[in-house]
Amino acid sequence: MIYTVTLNPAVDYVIEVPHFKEGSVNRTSREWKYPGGKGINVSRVLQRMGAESRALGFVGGFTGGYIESTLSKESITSSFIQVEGDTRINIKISGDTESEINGASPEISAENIKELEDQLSGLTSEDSVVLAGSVPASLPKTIYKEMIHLLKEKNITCYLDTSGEALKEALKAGPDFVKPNHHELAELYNAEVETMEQAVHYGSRLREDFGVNHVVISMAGEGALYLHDGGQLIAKVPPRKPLNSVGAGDSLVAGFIYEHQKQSTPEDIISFAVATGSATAFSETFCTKEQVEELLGQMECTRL
Ligand SMILES: Nc1ncnc2c1ncn2[C@@H]1O[C@H](COP(=O)(O)OP(=O)(O)O)[C@@H](O)[C@H]1O
Ligand SMILES: O=P(O)(O)OC[C@H]1O[C@](O)(COP(=O)(O)O)[C@@H](O)[C@@H]1O
Repeated sequence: MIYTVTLNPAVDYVIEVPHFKEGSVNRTSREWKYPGGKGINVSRVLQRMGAESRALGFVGGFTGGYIESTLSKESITSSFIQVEGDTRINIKISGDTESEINGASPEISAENIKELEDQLSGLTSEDSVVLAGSVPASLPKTIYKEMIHLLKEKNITCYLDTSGEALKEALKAGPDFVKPNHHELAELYNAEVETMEQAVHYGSRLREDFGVNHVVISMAGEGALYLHDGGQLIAKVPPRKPLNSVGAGDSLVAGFIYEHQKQSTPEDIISFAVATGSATAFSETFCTKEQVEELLGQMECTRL
């Protein structure tokens, strides 16, 4: 079974505000609300691909209730731990440019963490775990590192997607997969990563420095770079105007896991992953399997 862990879920409130003006009364022309947070998005996209997963993490209040009931309506199983405060609301403004305001997490208690550790300690080497998203302020930035150490002791495959200090720490535990976007990679090495050449350079350093088998550097409209034992691949789709790129990175992660678990070739894995990310970027909300399959036919995959 694939388990996704979202320590900091959110209700995503995505609003279209043409010509958004700071300091004025603005009105939305269209809006969407859906359950969010990186692991939850991975579970939702896996479900669209026809793959089962179980969503874990912390939820609370009316927003937490909305997330649980929406996942249940979508037939996604979850075992969330209830916390005292309300799950955050993240606002995504799509106007002439895209802006995001991500809320703060409710407090997570020591008992809450113990419950999650108990859930993870019941997993076996047949399972895999996706650790994704930011770490709530009340938890140590080393939490993913500690979880990966525990999971690796049992030979459980760990997929990681986080940023900043939590990423830096978690890498020390040697996850099997990591997907920074090029900004996150730049922050990790305190360097500029804007071109594919720079991504190859720092992505290769990441593999060597932390011994991660599967490194994907996502480059938004430029697709993604996949660095693995067998070589280096770049996959991208022909340029098109994105409609809403919220969740595109998480969709890429879901597409990667879906194809990786089928033990497909590296070319097929990264092509499917990028097609999934881009299909979400070209949709108003999240991609469907049909949209992914359509984009797969247009994919350009190059070996370096
Ligand atoms: N403008 C775009 N055009 C086509 N695909 C996109 C676009 N933006 C994002 N994507 C797809 O989503 C993936 C992840 O996007 P990216 O912005 O790099 O990550 P994140 O959402 O994590 O910041 C890209 O590798 C690509 O497949
Ligand atoms: O935990 P963080 O880093 O605040 O990110 C959470 C936000 O990112 C998302 O998971 C989307 O991430 P991506 O656009 O990178 O795929 C939203 O659903 C959520 O609001």
